[in-house]
Amino acid sequence: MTHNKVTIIGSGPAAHTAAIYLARAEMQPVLYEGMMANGIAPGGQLTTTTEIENFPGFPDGLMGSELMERMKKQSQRFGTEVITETISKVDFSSKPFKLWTEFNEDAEPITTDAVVIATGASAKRLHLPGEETYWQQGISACAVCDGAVPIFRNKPLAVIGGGDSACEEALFLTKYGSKVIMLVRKDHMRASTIMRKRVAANKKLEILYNTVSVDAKGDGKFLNALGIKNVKTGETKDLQVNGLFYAIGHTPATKVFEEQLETDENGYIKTQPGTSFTSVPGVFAAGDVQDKKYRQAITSAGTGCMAALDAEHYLSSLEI
Ligand SMILES: Cc1cc2nc3c(=O)[nH]c(=O)nc-3n(C[C@H](O)[C@H](O)[C@H](O)COP(=O)(O)OP(=O)(O)OC[C@H]3O[C@@H](n4cnc5c(N)ncnc54)[C@H](O)[C@@H]3O)c2cc1C
Repeated sequence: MTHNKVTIIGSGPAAHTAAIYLARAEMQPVLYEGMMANGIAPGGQLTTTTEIENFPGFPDGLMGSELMERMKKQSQRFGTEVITETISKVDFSSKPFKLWTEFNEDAEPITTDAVVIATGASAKRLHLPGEETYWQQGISACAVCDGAVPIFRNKPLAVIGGGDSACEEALFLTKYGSKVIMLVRKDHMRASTIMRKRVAANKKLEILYNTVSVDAKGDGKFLNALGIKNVKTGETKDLQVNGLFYAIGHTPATKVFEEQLETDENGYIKTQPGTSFTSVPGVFAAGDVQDKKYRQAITSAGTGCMAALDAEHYLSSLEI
């Protein structure tokens, strides 16, 4: 039977930051990086993008996958064992905790004294025809991450979504685009009154209600139009935009933990404010899996550090 002192599940900035701290504290962490877990390669969401310009320490920017390779190297340098398998079943009801890897659910479990969950989240997308061609070439799911890049500067942009975060993203994008058009499927927005007022007051913003997008078009390299349809009249036309931002929510990778930990109404793991403590002592959560607000590499890394320090403290208290 394999027993780990502390097991980290995930492989994004939160997981690797936790690993660096735990390995340096001589806690011998074992990190399960997943094998296309939740549809994402080891390294997490940053492996699905191009250049990262807002991670401190890299004034010239660097590719998302390179940043993650560097983090992994740093975790391994201090002794983290990285295993390319997905954790598919857990039992946190008694100690030591039990974990199983994918395709080995009937085998002997791995046991562990503490767990850091950093399985992340994924942005919801519509997978329109043409989307794969223009993903990260005009199509994004993160205005804060990508809004400032040159291809969007002084160009018309579209945002899909009608909630508070869609309004926030659209307002943010007005700093860069010549105009921002929100596409809202219904005849009204779900967003709060205050956000609707802010949107209405911004002269660069336009809202198209009863409107869905049907396909993404471009010159083969960059997006330059969106096919849209009015769901009431059935009328279709092309909207000339150079950017499309999805703001239709995220899905946290928490299916495996559903029965074991408290989650909120959207499935995010609940942590005690200002800590990484979950509803089970000894199980800690970090990164996007417990954060539906900030969702950035640096905030994930920050909470990964918190989880490592909390786990280290917890493990030390077991030894007394
Ligand atoms: C297209 C795009 C561009 C972005 N650009 C920026 C940017 O420029 N700057 C910025 O700060 N942020 C950016 N972000 C946001 C940033 O990527 C995330 O906030 C950050 O990666 C979250 O880190 P995380 O550690 O929580 O986990 P994630 O990056 O979500 O990684 C989680 C990992 O855990 C693995 N996993 C899931 N379940 C399991 C399991 N059961 N067992 C084992 N492994 C599992 C997944 O496969 C995944 O690899 C971008 C996001 C996207 C999608």
